[in-house]
Amino acid sequence: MAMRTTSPSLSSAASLGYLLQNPHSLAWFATMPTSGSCIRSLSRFVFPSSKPSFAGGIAVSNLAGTKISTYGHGCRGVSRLSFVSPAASNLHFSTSSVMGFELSSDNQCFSVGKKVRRGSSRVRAGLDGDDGITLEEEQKLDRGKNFVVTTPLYYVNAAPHMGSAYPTIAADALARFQRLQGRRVVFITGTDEHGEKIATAAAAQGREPKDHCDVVAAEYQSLWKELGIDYDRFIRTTEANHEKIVDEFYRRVLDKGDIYRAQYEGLYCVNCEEYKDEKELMEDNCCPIHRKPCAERKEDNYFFALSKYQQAIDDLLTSNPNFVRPSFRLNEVQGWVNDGLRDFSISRAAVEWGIPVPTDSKQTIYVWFDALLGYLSALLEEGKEPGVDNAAAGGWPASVHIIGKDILRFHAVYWPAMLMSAGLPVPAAVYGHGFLTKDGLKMGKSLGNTLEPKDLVSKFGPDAVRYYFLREIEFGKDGDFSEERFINIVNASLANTIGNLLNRTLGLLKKNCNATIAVDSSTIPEDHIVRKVASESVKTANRDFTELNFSGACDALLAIATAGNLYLDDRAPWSRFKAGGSSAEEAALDLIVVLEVVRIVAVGLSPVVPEFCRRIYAQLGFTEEVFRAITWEDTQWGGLKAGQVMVDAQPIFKRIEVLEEEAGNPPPKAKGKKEGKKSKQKAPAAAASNSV
Ligand SMILES: Nc1ncnc2c1ncn2[C@@H]1O[C@H](COP(=O)(O)OP(=O)(O)OP(=O)(O)O)[C@@H](O)[C@H]1O
Repeated sequence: MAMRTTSPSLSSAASLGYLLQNPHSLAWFATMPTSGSCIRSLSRFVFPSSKPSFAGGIAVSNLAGTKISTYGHGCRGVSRLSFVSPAASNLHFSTSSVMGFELSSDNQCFSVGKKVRRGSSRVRAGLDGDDGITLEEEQKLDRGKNFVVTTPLYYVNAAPHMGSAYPTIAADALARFQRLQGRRVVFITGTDEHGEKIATAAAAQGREPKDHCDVVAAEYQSLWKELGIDYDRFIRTTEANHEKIVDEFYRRVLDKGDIYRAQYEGLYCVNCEEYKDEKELMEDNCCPIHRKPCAERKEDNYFFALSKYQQAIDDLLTSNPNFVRPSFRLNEVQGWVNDGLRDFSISRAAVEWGIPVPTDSKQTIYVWFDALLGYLSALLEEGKEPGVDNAAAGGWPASVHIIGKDILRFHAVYWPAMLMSAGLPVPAAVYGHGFLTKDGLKMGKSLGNTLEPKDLVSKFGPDAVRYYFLREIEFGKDGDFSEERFINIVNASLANTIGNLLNRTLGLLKKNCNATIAVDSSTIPEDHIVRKVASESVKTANRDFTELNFSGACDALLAIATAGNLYLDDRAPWSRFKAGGSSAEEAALDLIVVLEVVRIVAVGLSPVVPEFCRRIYAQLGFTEEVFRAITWEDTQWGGLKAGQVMVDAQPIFKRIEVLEEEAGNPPPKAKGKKEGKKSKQKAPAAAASNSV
């Protein structure tokens, strides 16, 4: 690797560009000061992605504008970079053809290096986004590529709750969005089934551990079905293939010299299945997450030499600031790393319910050294011999692990080190989302303060649940559930802003235009106010979905529907129809504008509320097949064609009516909470606008 100097002031928010073409290697970056102010600018080049080789690179100029350094050429497999500037004379690259640069906001330092996505053939360059390729162009280049997204593998100590559903809904929305982008998505979820906590839970139910796991895993699968979770793989860590992969992985790490035996003494939280540092505990050695005292334990265990990976993990976080997301969680992870990484025990002597240590049948493998590998085993294609490499060939590395912030350390520190030890690439990103809380505490199985997703789904339907949690709680931050807010949000967005807009427009179309579109919606001029809003908002939604900002994406799409409502009210087509002649023709065009708006919203929101959007498409006169074949391209204006006949307006979302205490059914409630107002769903009046 090239020489590396570090600069304390590099800003990840600063200009960014990278040129890349390398299917195999991992990312690294070199950062250096610009030697005072000698660097004035970095110029950059954009290369067509279709070329098997590329030429060009970076030009660095000094304050007088004189070019002082250039990077010259590259071709498949071989490339070379030499800086000749005084600032960078110690840098010499001779690696395969991926490199990039990043300039700090104060221009005091820059980084060069390579950023790699496995299998990537993208070529990208840019500074301040001015001549870099756009997100849309980048997505076009990525079409057909693998996108592997995972949820946590849920611990089957108890049935799923709303907290377990939350990241799964988010992962499903992301998977659906990436499918719309044309990526080959592998969406992995599943259950983590070994360990002391499971054995205890099974015993408490009077069941054998495996029987207990079967029951709870089935509950997860059934809930995912109810929530419309369209996963590709459901991995259970008690599957024989997984156990073989864990065994082989362990031996690889052992062969690397990264496993040794030693005594460990410390404070253990059974609910976290983790030894804790005293400084992170609350009074009476209570775990801050589970609020239960940790127990003193002393064990003779096998250890993973995490400390050997101190520098590598540090480099990973420095070179790839997007590895941990959202960005504010990176500091937390860097804090742990800066405190010094300590080896951790990866076996248990006293736990029978686990995968045996390959070299010592008296010990079982620690749940985390087992469960994390579930992401890999899930990729093993049917009929393939179970093994680490065969599993990895199914699409490793993951594009993003979606996990709760409680398990960030395992995913952002332990897991990459384990993978490096076993000679495998690290995932592209780890996204640590926030907690659903109840009275400020994390809702969880161990605390028993959970909210029942099945109750919510059976009462309000999957779309309302999916929409509320993705739209209302900023992904990455904590959020409390409020039933009142739930009802207000889904009514306002799904029933009113979108549902009612479609309903009243279809009513007008039926009454005045024989339920038929007169001309292609593409004939609406590009500078039409509503068309412009749609075009801009779709771009925002695209960016937000890509960044897992589901709330932002929902808002952007809702803004299109709001523009449609305002336009309809402003234009009052019902009056124009009455006037007849050219006014009536204009009114017919107005309806096309609004229906096109609803169609675009349906495509864009389909990752979040797929059933709701399917119903919209059906009402717009499209077949089920057409809806199933939509892509993100269909968010572009122009999908409605002349002659298309709409079906009769039906409510696409039943407004939730809030009733007084004595009426209706009890609402789903957080356990231990007194019931508040009662609510039930009621079909809305057919068309809400009295002007129709
Ligand atoms: N209250 C919550 N809010 C958001 N996500 C949650 C919540 N509870 C669990 N999760 C998700 O589930 C993952 C952990 O799954 P696990 O099966 O350990 O659930 P748990 O309910 O947290 O269990 P326990 O209470 O026993 O710790 C978390 O990392 C997170 O992604």
